[in-house]
Amino acid sequence: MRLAARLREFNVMFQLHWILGITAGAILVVVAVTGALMSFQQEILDWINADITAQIQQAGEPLPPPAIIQHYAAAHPEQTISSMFWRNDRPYPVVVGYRTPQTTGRHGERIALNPATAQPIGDIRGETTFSFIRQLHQRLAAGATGKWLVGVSTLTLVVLCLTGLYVRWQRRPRRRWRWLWPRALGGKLAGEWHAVLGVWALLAYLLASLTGLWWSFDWYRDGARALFASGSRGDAVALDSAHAPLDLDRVWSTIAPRVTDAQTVSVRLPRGPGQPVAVHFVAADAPHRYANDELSVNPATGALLAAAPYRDRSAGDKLLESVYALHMGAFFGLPGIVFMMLASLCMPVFFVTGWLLYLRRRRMKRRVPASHAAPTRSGPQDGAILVAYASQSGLSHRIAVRTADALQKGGRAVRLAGLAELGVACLAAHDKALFIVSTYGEGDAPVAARRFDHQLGKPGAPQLAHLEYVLLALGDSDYGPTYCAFGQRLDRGLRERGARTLLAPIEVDKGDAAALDRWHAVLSQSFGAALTDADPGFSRWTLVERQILNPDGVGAPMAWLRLECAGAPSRAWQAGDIAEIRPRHGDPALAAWLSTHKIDSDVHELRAALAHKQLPTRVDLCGQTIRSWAVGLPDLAARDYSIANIDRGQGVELLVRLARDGDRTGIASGWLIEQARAGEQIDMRLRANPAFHTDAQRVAAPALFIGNGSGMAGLRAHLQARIADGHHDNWLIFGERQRAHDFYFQDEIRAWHEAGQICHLDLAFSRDVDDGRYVQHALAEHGERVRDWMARDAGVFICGSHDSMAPAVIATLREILGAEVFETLNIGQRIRLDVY
Ligand SMILES: Cc1cc2nc3c(=O)[nH]c(=O)nc-3n(C[C@H](O)[C@H](O)[C@H](O)COP(=O)(O)O)c2cc1C
Repeated sequence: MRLAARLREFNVMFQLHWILGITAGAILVVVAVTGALMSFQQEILDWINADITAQIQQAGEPLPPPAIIQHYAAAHPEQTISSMFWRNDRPYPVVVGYRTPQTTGRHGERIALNPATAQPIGDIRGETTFSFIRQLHQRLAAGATGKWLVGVSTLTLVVLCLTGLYVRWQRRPRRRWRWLWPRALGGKLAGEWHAVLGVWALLAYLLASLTGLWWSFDWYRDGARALFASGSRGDAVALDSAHAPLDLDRVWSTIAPRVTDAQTVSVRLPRGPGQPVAVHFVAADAPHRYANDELSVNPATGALLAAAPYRDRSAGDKLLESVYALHMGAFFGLPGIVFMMLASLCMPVFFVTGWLLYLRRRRMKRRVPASHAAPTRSGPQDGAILVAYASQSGLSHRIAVRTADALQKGGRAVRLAGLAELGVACLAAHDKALFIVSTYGEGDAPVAARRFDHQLGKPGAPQLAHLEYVLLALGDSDYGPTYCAFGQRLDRGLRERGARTLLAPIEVDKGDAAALDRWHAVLSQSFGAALTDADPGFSRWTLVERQILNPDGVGAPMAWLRLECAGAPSRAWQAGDIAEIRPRHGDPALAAWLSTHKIDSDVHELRAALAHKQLPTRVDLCGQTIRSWAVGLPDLAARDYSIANIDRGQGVELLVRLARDGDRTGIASGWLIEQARAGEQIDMRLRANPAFHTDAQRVAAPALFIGNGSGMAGLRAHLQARIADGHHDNWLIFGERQRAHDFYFQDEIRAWHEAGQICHLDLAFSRDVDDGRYVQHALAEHGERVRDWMARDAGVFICGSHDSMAPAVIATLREILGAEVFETLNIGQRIRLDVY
């Protein structure tokens, strides 16, 4: 159960990370960018005010500070001077703070004076801009609310750092340097940059946020003081003389020798009786530019009341004194400031890449119209008709999407949902439902619907007397006793719970067009919904290339085919999707059948009509002409093939194994491999297969690919997609008969492996004397790694033979992970199948 708990923990961390990121991100961008702009505020101001500096230099020696105050005070008797700031390390105006009777607020007014003349120096360019930038940084220029928002966002940044680090650790790259450098430049690498820059910026963000909170929340500041202050420094110094008048010359004679070499000096004059003169200065040899020494001076006598040099303070006091320096990075000198600034400038990159990742996940998730949100668990929902599907290879899903669209266009409120995300209890929320389900395995529900299947069969399942439904069951009568078994079980379960069916379930054998027509008729008669837009029909594709991949192998020939769309560009597809091909009889087979039944084989039109039809063993025209009889024959069922590549404008690639029954070859595979010539037109359409897509929530999670034979097709498409997207946590376990003949796409796969784009490659060749293993054996050898990968949020993709491979692989996974964890992962659709 430890693994299951870790998986839950991961989900919580991940969700927290992206939800906080996309909500607080915009504020963090403002705060970070304004912070970066302030990193070199002083240098920028000096630069744009170079003329003022020159003016100061030309004016000669600076006056002593008391003289400046006296000059200024004499000229402005209505003002009370409250503070003075000057620099010794470079030519710079003296900044005098003063108050008038009209002044409100804590800080009063400020004026810049020429230190040599004590005359006002005029406006310092850029000061107002920087003051606004500071306002934005501290409070979004929006008063107390802004300050609170900045504070909360700063707290959020701490959580983002910690959850980001956790997610990165769980999905840690195998190679160390990849923590710190992305795998490639450009391309769709939002996730890679997000993660790598995150590691670089992490310390800076933690430092900036943990110190930034100092200005956001009183409780934080008080807490820090309680934790770190030594208590040896009292701020207030009690004075004997309550009403002592200020004697600037005496005060200055105490201060002057101590601050002659100081970089900067700030003097605060008493605002009321009983207060000392407070002096803060940064000594010439101070460890950083905000390491202030402090003096407290009696305003009347000039006696030194207290001196607190920075270097003599306790570590805790130094820390508290250095909060600003840490916040700015100045604590670590110039490199610290530069690092902090660059990290802050990266914040928009996180925001943008974070959103891109979020939108990508959403886009991938949105396989269905927007109104198909997950149903809630209570109360009928605005009369919405539920269209519920369970699909393993995408056909039921496609019919469900079209059905939902048709109902919506007919003005009905619709909720489209997979049984995977519906609990039985959700049915209470609807009084009308359409179920479109297929059967898999040996009469099982498709993997994603197994929990629903199980729930419905349990004695405590809720009553559904309010529910009316129609059911479309997809299956294949070749499976004999388990034909449409799940559809029938679902129908029984619903009826047993009191639900009423509006008509007997419609069974669709191998995608039978006549049964689907009946479904369309039901939709239009019972629900007023016409399927106006035609089912994406077959398009004409051209067979461009074909190659037998295992010419001398012991197994049946495996062909690689490339087809290009002959007409308008076909719809886009994604890794995991399926190509449906409408097969035809090869010319020799058709000629043989025609001659057996003594039908005139020279009529081209007739041959064309018969080529796509199921040819009966007996010909009984029942009075029809041979042509109308031929047209009425059922079509050959379309064949499904996993698409073996991603869409790069080079057409669709497939792997087709030649099927053999004694000395007869399969109709479709025989035609595709042995008879169709390059340039031949082939009817094909592409079908989305969501059950074998990458989970939109976990595109960047590691992926384990397991398959055999032509299952390489589905795995290869996924590998291509992931590698193109910069996701290299790929583990491929592939099995066939002989390494020398059956290692399909060997060059490509080896190159990926050598480039680190597949980090683990395990091969199993059952007919090789030095091997003799199957994929499940290769899997079993790496139990520890499997557990580790699953804990790192990995997804498993299994593609290939349903009979010989999938059950054994599933049993091995169950053994490695434990039945309970396996079920959790299975229900969570972390294990995805494309088996046939
Ligand atoms: C591995 C495998 C097992 C299947 N098992 C059954 C079965 O037991 N009974 C049945 O009626 N159809 C079975 N089928 C056929 C599917 O139900 C049929 O192809 C259906 O159209 C698939 O619909 P879907 O694409 O929505 O999953 C099976 C198909 C495959 C590939």
